[in-house]
Amino acid sequence: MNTVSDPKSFQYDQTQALAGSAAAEPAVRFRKLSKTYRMDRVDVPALRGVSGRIDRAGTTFITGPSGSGKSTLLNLLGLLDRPTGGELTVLGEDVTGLSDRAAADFRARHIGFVFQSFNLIPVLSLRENVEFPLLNRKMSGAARKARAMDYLDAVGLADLVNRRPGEISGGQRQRVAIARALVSEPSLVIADEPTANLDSRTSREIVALMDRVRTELNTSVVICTHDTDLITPASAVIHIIDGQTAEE
Ligand SMILES: Nc1ncnc2c1ncn2[C@@H]1O[C@H](COP(=O)(O)OP(=O)(O)OP(=O)(O)O)[C@@H](O)[C@H]1O
Repeated sequence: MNTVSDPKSFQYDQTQALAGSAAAEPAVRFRKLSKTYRMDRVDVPALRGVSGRIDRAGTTFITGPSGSGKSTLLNLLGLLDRPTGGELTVLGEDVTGLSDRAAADFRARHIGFVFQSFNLIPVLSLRENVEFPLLNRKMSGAARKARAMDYLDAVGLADLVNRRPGEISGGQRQRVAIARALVSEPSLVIADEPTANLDSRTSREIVALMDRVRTELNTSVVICTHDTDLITPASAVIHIIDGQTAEE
């Protein structure tokens, strides 16, 4: 079992899980992935056979013009939607043909999500929001609460845990969303335009926070963004144009 004795230092035993030959495997591998939406009997091809990989313990940005297929790709990689064609392997498992139920179970066990609109539950406190992904885990209430508190502390919000999302700033809301994405200690974090509603300084802080998490937890992070200024030199980039990958 993964344990975080001190999430501020993000000590994490996932490195051991990645030891050996598995460490060389990418977190995600996709081949000729396609997605066609059907709208009013008209086919809308959003992805036209994209291939690529997401490195383990790396940050990968997905960029491209509006409507190019970025969110579609992210939704497929996060098992939120199914491809029309192609192959998808996530964390060494071929997930192409998983049932909805198996995909939901896989997501709950392995993937954390950060969305543009934060998706926090307004009537719950920040602590309760962060506890939420742990509710169906076999953990005592006290352990859940302690874990949520640890992660809120790790994102710098220890003093605000009893506030509700409407009582904090946008940047703080996104920090809560990051704590919520991490609290289940996922191997893969998927972030769809996580800074779209934030000013440029807060955006850089949020990306720096996600980068720190990636380094210290050995988590693989995928960030879809319009804002190419956020791309750090060490990260990989998948550029999508008109449903296809383009060479940078
Ligand atoms: N649920 C859907 N039903 C029908 N068409 C869709 C659906 N979602 C996306 N599309 C279409 O698929 C294409 C790709 O959309 P997608 O949202 O992946 O692009 P994007 O690059 O993320 O765009 P943006 O940067 O504006 O968010 C677009 O033509 C879009 O209109």
